[in-house]
Amino acid sequence: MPLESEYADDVDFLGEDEQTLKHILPVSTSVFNEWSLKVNEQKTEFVKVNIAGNEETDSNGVKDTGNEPWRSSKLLGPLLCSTKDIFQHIHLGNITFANFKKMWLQGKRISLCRRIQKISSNISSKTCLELLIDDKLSLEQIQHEANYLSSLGHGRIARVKDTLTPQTRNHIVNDVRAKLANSVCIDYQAAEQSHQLTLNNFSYLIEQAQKEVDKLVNLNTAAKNWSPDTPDFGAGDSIPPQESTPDPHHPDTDKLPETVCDFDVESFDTTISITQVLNQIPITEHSSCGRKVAYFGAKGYNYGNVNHPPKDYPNCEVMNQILHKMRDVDPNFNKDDFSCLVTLYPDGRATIPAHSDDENQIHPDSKIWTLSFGATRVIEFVRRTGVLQEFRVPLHNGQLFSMTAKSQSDWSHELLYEPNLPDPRVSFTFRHIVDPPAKSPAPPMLTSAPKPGRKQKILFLTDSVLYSTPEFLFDRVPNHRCIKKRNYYFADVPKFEPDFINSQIVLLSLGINDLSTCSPGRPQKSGEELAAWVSHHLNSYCKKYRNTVFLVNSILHTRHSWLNSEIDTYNQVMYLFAQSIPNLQFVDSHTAITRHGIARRIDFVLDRYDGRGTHLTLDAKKIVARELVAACQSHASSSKSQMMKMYYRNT
Ligand SMILES: O=C(O)CCC(=O)C(=O)O
Ligand SMILES: [Fe+2]
Repeated sequence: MPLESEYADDVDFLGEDEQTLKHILPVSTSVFNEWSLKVNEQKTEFVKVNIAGNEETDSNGVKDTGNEPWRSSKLLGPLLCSTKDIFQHIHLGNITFANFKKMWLQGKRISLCRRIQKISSNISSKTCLELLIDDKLSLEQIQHEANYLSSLGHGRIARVKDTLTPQTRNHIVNDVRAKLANSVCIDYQAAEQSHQLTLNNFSYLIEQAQKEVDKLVNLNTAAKNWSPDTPDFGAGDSIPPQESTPDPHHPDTDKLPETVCDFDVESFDTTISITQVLNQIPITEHSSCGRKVAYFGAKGYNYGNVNHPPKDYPNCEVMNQILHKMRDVDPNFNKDDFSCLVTLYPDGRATIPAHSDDENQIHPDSKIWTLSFGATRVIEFVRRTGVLQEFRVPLHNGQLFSMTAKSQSDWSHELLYEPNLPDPRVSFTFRHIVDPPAKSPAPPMLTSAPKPGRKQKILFLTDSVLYSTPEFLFDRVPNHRCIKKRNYYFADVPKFEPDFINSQIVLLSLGINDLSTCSPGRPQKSGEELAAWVSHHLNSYCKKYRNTVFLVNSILHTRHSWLNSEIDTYNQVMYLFAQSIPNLQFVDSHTAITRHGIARRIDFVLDRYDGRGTHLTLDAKKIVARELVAACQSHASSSKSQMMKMYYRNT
């Protein structure tokens, strides 16, 4: 039997009384024995899994709910039975099966000796990880271990290690041979036979496992979609109904709340064509994301770094007709108060990213009117606070819609990217502009401690994959604000250390560059090397900044299978490593994408081919962002930081 199967089994037995379970242990040991599976009885744990009632408290009077003893069990982990846990296990199971398939089912041309070496290197890296967690290895030793591991077989990595002298190399190779000879008793014939036996049984096992996974996925979907009217559940069952989320792929204008916009107030009933618009209105100013703009109005308008000075409306037929119509629609409309931003989107690649028009120069009661000409484009609204809601609305030629003032404080809007749309669109956006309130003199500098109500900081370090994630999404985390900073390599994370001390959450979303690129001074790392390096640093950061929670995002797949296998190794090791540190969490956005059903494989949601990198589609980015926000939300609760404090007090 291949070594990885010997080590790949964890079995849970569930029962209502401990005695029965205690009987099962020796029976299962002997049954498993017949299948050549060894049960380690010493490592077997009996855990009572329960959800404490609201009134239950421990001996110190602290409420048990949420702190039940099983939640801190090392083997079961705090996530037992949660959807997240199930999917994390499915994910790890899939990785193991994929490795097994590659190595043992399809890897006929890989010699048996090489397969055993590969497994041995995995075991060795696990040992290395255990030493690391206990802080027994210095960085140099880890580096040595990583070099040693890579010399086992990764030709690609070995190439990078030019710095090794032939003597050192020979020494390592001999060392490896000696270790292999000592630790693995290679009886090739017996190995070959048991391998064959396993192959025969394994297809069946995979099939069964897949069925189980499918069942879980269906169950999970059913639970998510459950509503009180669903007849399948018996009376008395009390799964809480979920707030329904609209299908983002289908514009759902019926449900768009009136507080957001009066959609299609008027079909503009005009004969104006986009060609006339383009001929008569000079839209010449370059703006961001491929847009061009022109601004008209009696008062200037500033947003972000953009500054539009006052400018007379053009006296042309198109503009006059539009102004006339606007007066018909809104009796309060006049061109002295209302300004007009004309925006040209030359094709579907030009967009306007998620934003709200909430500058203090816009009258607090002003509606924002938008009139569209040319290609139909889709505008998406996302609720900024509370439960996530999104609506997509198509904006057709000649349509006028208005957004209420309230829509700007509660929602963001964005014109979606449509790379295959060749046609232009022009929008006329009217806002009631007022003089901005006079600035009050600066308050005296605060020298004392920050006010108690002050928001806590989420430091979000990201490479380009998620850099466009709007910071305001993190407004959902109560009393926190997000500061996003760009960083391409894990090796550069120490530069941001001064920020850790005053951040309650540090969110790290990087790593692909460390695995995929090799530039001067930045040797390309294998998944194992990167995981060893990152875990070593995070281990010390987590101990040094005990009040800070570190969240590490998984690295997403690319289109390159060799890189994906390094990514899998990194993700696997980091997932396991994070289990052992209370203020470290591995956020598995990789699984979130597949779980969400928009793609069964991550490379289906890569936006465009770009070397070795990952460029996600907008939908996939949103799912990942949501996962990160949810992880921050769960850590913002005080019970978690309480647990962290207790953990460090006891260690
Ligand atoms: O072009 C559009 O329809 C939207 C423009 C917009 O949101 C803006 O100018 O703030
Ligand atoms: Fe806008």
